[in-house]
Amino acid sequence: MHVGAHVDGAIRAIPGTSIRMRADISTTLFLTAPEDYDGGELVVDDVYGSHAAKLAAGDMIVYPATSLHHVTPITRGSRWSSFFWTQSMVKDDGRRTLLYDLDMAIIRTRQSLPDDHPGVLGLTATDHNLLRHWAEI
Ligand SMILES: O=C(O)CCC(=O)C(=O)O
Ligand SMILES: [Fe+2]
Repeated sequence: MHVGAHVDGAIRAIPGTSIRMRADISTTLFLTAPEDYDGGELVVDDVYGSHAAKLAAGDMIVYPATSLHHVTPITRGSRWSSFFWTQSMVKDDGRRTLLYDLDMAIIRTRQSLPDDHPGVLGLTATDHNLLRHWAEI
């Protein structure tokens, strides 16, 4: 068994409901110990190249649903996994990355400057105002 290269469908129906969602983020939760099967690596292509994941049972990988990905053939044993999708309030991968980087910079800055420092206030205001522009709720 293998899963050929694909990008996950953009719109998904939630079974048993009339709700549809946009898939922004893909997740694979590995359920089988890696030593119990051969092959079965999840290979995700992103802007930094191709990354293969074969994680311990109970670990999961989260990656942009826009990524091309595949699962290599399983040549021994069986591989169980749970995969699911998440809709983000910020649908664009690049914008999510900018917000994450800004949040991390704010956390680092607040370790050495007080919350009422004009620099911290400005960064925090910009963080919220970018989110206000980009979030869809
Ligand atoms: O099993 C996996 O790791 C991923 C499966 C997958 O890509 C899919 O079902 O869309
Ligand atoms: Fe997929």
